[in-house]
Amino acid sequence: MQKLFDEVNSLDKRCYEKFFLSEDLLMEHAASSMALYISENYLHLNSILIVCGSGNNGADGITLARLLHTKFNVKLFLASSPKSPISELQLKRVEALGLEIVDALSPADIIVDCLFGTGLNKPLNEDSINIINTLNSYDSIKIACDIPSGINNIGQVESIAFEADITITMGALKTSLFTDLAKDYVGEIIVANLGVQRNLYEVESNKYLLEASDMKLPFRNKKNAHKGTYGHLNVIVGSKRGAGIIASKAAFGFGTGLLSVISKEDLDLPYHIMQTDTISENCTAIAMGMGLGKYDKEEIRKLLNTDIPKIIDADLFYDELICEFLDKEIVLTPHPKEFCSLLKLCKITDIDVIELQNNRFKYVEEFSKKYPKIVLLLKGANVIISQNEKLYVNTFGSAVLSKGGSGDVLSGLIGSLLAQKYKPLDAAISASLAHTLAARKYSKNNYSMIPSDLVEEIRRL
Ligand SMILES: NC(=O)C1=CN([C@@H]2O[C@H](COP(=O)(O)OP(=O)(O)OC[C@H]3O[C@@H](n4cnc5c(N)ncnc54)[C@H](O)[C@@H]3O)[C@@H](O)[C@H]2O)[C@@H](O)CC1
Ligand SMILES: Nc1ncnc2c1ncn2[C@@H]1O[C@H](COP(=O)(O)OP(=O)(O)O)[C@@H](O)[C@H]1O
Ligand SMILES: [K+]
Repeated sequence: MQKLFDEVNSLDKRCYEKFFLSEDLLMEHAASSMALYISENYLHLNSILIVCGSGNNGADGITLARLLHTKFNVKLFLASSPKSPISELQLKRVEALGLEIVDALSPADIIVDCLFGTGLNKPLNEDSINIINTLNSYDSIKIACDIPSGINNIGQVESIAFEADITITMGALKTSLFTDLAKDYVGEIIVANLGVQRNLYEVESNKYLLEASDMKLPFRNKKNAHKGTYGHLNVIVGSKRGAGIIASKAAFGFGTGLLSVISKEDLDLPYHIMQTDTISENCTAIAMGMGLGKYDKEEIRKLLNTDIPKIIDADLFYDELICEFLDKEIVLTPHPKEFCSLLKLCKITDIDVIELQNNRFKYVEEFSKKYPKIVLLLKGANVIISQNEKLYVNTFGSAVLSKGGSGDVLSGLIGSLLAQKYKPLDAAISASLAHTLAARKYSKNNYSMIPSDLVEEIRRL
């Protein structure tokens, strides 16, 4: 996993003090890293349009123009004149070299967006919106310097943002690049070296970006084993029974040794899935909430009261009953609407989904602070998993998962790993990665996947 930072100004300052590097040197390294990436990947192309704002993001762009002008036909566009001393100095340097500064935007093979970086602190004005709209309309390779202009430092997009194919971000990964709202704009994210190794530039962080290598699949490493070695998951199937059945099929394919569904109705299940009406004696995990519909509150309370590891989803986020159990180490997997209900029930705040999506990290952090034992998995384009003020982001998901039943598959996967004795946080992380990485492997197209296809892909991981 890689560290995420809410802000990097303090890391830049630390570089000046600890490593005796100046702003000028850091900027030279920032621009050199971009120049190197562009030269290594696009030397076969000819023209580059670099669009610069008045701050240091713009200064990075002016520096880049100087570094690339011998290799490419560089068109430097200044959306506004430099305001900081370092950007004035960078402009003086390119003027001394006689570089052309163009006074209108025109298409180029590559566009580099250096309008605004981490300093964006107010809504874009009409001129900036027009520039970004024009750039977005060009059929070019689009590279954002540090962060696509229009995304603010908490990852919100108020009006519009530059639609990057690649974001070259300076020094370290910023949390703002990983909100759901930013996902359509950031493209591939690359970290530029600022002249000090990344591990020296970075400090401690309690936020992490998950990588594929963080997924721990439930491989069997014992030879002398039997079905009981790998746990017994109980899935509570409610009146909307499809949800529990989808979860059960996913869970069985993800390694639980035994699986029983608990249901009042007689279900037509595959023969390897057992059905019972009470919790199994050797049950090692419970998955509940998916498609629960109408239920007997006392029965559910009794189940919630057991010490068996649990994953809770869906309908239970609308019942205040859940608040009685938030001091336990259980996994909760709400989607945004369910999380809003949960936040209200546990008296943290009364907000709508738009407010939540605008501030996903903030509300996850508030919830985790109040309930440090809970493993919270907030679904979305980028999944956030949090426990005890540590937070992990999974960005591997895609709209291929935007289908009824995808979340039920995830509940089954988490239940399966809990049954196999994974710690709740590890179960949530590995199951979420398996869910999203398997969805990426579905190769037909990005709209037709159904839950059973996803389960097939998970079984092939
Ligand atoms: N400080 C350092 O050591 C380094 C800084 N670097 C670059 O510096 C950037 C940050 O530079 P700045 O702090 O100068 O900020 P920006 O370059 O992001 O620019 C913000 C400037 O525009 C103004 N502004 C903000 N929102 C606006 C809006 N909506 N409309 C019009 N004007 C607006 C601000 O008042 C500020 O002057 C980073 O993103 C990165 O690209 C890199 O060169 C690496 C080293
Ligand atoms: N655009 C998307 N990008 C990434 N993941 C997505 C996207 N849309 C949905 N998902 C994932 O699909 C799942 C949907 O779950 P949920 O909303 O509970 O659906 P259901 O209850 O029908 O199963 C979640 O894991 C969510 O993160
Ligand atoms: K930018």
